[in-house]
Amino acid sequence: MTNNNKVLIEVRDLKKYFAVGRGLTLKAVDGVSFFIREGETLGLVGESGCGKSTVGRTIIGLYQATDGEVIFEGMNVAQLDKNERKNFTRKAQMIFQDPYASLNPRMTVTDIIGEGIDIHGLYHGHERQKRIYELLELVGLSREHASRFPHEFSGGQRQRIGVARALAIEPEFIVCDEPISALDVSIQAQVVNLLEDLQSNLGLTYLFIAHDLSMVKHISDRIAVMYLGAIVELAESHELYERPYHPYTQALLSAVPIPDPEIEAKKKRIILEGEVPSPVNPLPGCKFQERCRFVEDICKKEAPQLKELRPDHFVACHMVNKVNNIK
Ligand SMILES: Nc1ncnc2c1ncn2[C@@H]1O[C@H](COP(=O)(O)OP(=O)(O)OP(=O)(O)O)[C@@H](O)[C@H]1O
Repeated sequence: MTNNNKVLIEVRDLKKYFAVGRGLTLKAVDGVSFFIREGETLGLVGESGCGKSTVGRTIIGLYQATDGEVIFEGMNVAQLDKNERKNFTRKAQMIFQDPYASLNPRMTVTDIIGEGIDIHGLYHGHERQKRIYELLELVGLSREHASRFPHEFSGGQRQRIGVARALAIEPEFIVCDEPISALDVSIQAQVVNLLEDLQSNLGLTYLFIAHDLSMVKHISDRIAVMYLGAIVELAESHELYERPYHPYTQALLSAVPIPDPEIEAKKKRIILEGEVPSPVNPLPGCKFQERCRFVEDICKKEAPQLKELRPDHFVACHMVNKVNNIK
């Protein structure tokens, strides 16, 4: 959570297309814009395949953007010189979804955490080992774990190693790419709590990616809902839960279980038919049209832009008034 208004990272009309053979183009990210303030968590939510990971990977430079800009601490990342780029790769890190696949099974915990320290020449010899012990303790593990291999740990512990690896090079910004979805429900809250504690102690800024809204509610200050390569709604977390305007957000929210069984039983669930369509040659107009109950001609012709419906609450839907009975 943040009281700071300074923007750390801004993404402007970001596009990432992949050539997928036979002259076809897959538009994984197709014009995404947002900013994240220092110390803030922006949740990025949407069904599998809507482009969330591609956004995360492109903004930290694992993929080269097809178009658009990433501005970090006021500087356009595409225009950084060699030294500035190295500095950026240290400041912007990623925690991956699968703690089983993302750790090299042949490396000890010390080697895994030490890799980034060595690349960036941050600590050497005794200081390096001391730093690794400190990092293990910071993420709730202990120095006895340093000489072990990934297979000796549970899923939750492996994710803690992934967090320590990201923290090793003292980042300011971390893309958390579904960091809890591969974990048991009982472990998920522990990892979220750890990420929150680290954020408040170290002043970190997060882009927190998840595929359903129940996971991001607690941790996010604001939430962006993504569908087929584009953001359809963006608002403060509590505002989005109280007043979802886009029919897609409404459907996602209706699927979030409510702890009270009486309220849960009365809740109207909006069933989304089908899956996210292929991002190869999407239809012109609104990307949500194939699954929307409110489609009219304009939705098939023009792509809706994000508009501010209430203060800091943005929605991209031509039919937003009809959907919400707004006169
Ligand atoms: N390297 C790649 N080459 C070609 N297509 C890709 C590549 N990476 C992702 N895609 C495609 O881009 C689209 C968006 O994928 P992405 O992984 O970003 O979605 P996601 O929302 O993160 O999904 P998930 O929750 O399943 O990780 C998908 O259609 C995917 O198949």
